[in-house]
Amino acid sequence: MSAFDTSEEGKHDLRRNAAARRSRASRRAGPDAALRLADNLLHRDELADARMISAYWPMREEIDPRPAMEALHARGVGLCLPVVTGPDQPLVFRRWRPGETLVTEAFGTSVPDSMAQEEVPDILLVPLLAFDSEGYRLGYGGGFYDRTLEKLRGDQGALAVGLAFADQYVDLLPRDMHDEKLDLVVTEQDVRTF
Ligand SMILES: Nc1nc2c(c(=O)[nH]1)N(C=O)[C@@H](CNc1ccc(C(=O)N[C@@H](CCC(=O)O)C(=O)O)cc1)CN2
Ligand SMILES: Nc1ncnc2c1ncn2[C@@H]1O[C@H](COP(=O)(O)OP(=O)(O)OP(=O)(O)O)[C@@H](O)[C@H]1O
Repeated sequence: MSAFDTSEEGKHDLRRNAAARRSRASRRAGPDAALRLADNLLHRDELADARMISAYWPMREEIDPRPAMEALHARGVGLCLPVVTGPDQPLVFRRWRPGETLVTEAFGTSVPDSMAQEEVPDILLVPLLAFDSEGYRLGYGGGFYDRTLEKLRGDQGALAVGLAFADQYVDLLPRDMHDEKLDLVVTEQDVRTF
């Protein structure tokens, strides 16, 4: 498939391959990957003035952001988690503190209950299947982060930080006009800026 094959069949194969790669990457990275990720993330200057950070509750074999979330909470940074409200909608984010219970929603994700305060993050920690040399990402195909980043960047210049295992890197992903670039990707090994 060419890098510019953005057909749904092409993307379906790409997602399947990327999920298999991520699975291998997760096993290779070992049990302390989430701690190394947290260490690489927490040192970044870009986070110094963060007020409200959106994270995610890991599903499938996504790298686990929870040690980083605990440390951010301990620093006094507010945390929120993404909630899908409809197929063509941007994500909304609801407040979450370590220890608070979550509910399972239709997509298999765990989200704060509907009473939790809605928040607007200034930094988004973004899960992904694969990322490329220019900061483009492949997700599960809902377009949720693209729609969300388009909105938040327009409103107040939010920063998008992809979290991944280092081996989720690929040279070039197909992209279409909706795709929003990540500002940086942090892995258990290193940090790349775009
Ligand atoms: N941990 C986590 N939470 C998250 C996301 C995420 O990627 N990771 N999301 C990021 O957006 C949102 C949930 N989005 C999702 C979108 C699609 C599927 C899903 O299961 N898709 C099917 C079919 C895909 C297709 O149409 O080809 C699949 O993957 O089998 C799951 C979650 C919000 N919360
Ligand atoms: N800003 C947008 N406005 C309208 N449609 C969009 C927008 N962004 C993405 N889409 C549509 O959403 C669909 C899925 O996009 P894409 O394949 O880039 O998802 P993804 O980034 O892999 O998924 P996710 O962000 O949910 O993890 C595509 O059909 C795309 O055209």
